[in-house]
Amino acid sequence: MANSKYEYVKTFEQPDNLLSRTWIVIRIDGRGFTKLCSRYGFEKPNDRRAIDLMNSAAQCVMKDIPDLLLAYGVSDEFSFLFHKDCTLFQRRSNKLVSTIVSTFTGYYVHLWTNFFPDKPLIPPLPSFDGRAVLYPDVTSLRDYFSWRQADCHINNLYNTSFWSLIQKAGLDARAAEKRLSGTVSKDKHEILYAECDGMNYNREPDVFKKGSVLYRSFELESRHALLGSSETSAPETPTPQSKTVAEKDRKRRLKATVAIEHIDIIQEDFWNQRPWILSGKTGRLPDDNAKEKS
Ligand SMILES: Nc1nc2c(ncn2[C@@H]2O[C@H](COP(=O)(O)OP(=O)(O)OP(=O)(O)O)[C@@H](O)[C@H]2O)c(=O)[nH]1
Ligand SMILES: [Mg+2]
Repeated sequence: MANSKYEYVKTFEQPDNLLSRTWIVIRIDGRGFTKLCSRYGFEKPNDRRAIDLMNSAAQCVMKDIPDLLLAYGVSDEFSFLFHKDCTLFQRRSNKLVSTIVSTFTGYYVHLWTNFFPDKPLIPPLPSFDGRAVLYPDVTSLRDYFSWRQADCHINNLYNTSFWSLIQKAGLDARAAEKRLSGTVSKDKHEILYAECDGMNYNREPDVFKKGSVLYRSFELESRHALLGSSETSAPETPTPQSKTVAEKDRKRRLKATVAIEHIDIIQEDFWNQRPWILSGKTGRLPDDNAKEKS
């Protein structure tokens, strides 16, 4: 078909492919959630229903987009990870970010009534912004997730202390803020114990203290030692895959259970015990390979 005289406007579109061989993190964040949380009366400082809703929406995103390796969420934000060799949408930034944001928002709204059956959603509806950030190596990528989890810990300790001073010690917001001003972590632990009915911060639920990490478990936790790798980095050269192998990999990813855990991702253990996350492998075992050949 002949081009129309208007076709030239396409040349105004700029390429936005993300740099190859770099890890892609897409972080989304709730827009105006301070207001939304008070409009729907979320419990302070943490509302378990709100957290479970965020986690369920993220789990659906992971299930819909098999290329995703991991997601980490806290408060009104979620970070989604793509492998450095991922070629989804030719790594076009706008397409990746808008797909994650809209898929997440769609599920968040869709699942709302499961978690807040007595609070129907009315406009303005929840919305999320998103950005893509690239990390050149596993060290900076791990530092990114450590940064988010350290932030979760710092904010949660502050918020727990602040709201406990109000709810348990009877201070008003100004007095609570003043009481906490200039305090370090150890002081907050002491304030909680001495001034807030003997609260022990360490006994607070991990979901509040550590946030939530989602990854494909491939039903392999008990067998992962068979993969024979404790490396946290991917091999330098990507292994070329035949179409059928790639398709099987995709199916395996789609079928895999997406686990939700509230554990430390700053230390080595999390990554060492789940080498398939950063290797991008689906955890195929030697006997599976044999089956494929026969
Ligand atoms: N009460 C309550 N508030 C929460 C909970 N989770 C997140 N929030 C609130 O959500 C807000 C998230 O922070 P921000 O993303 O910086 O604030 P925001 O209002 O969303 O602003 P923008 O992201 O800039 O649009 C904070 O005010 C949190 O207190 C929760 O479980 N309970
Ligand atoms: Mg926000």
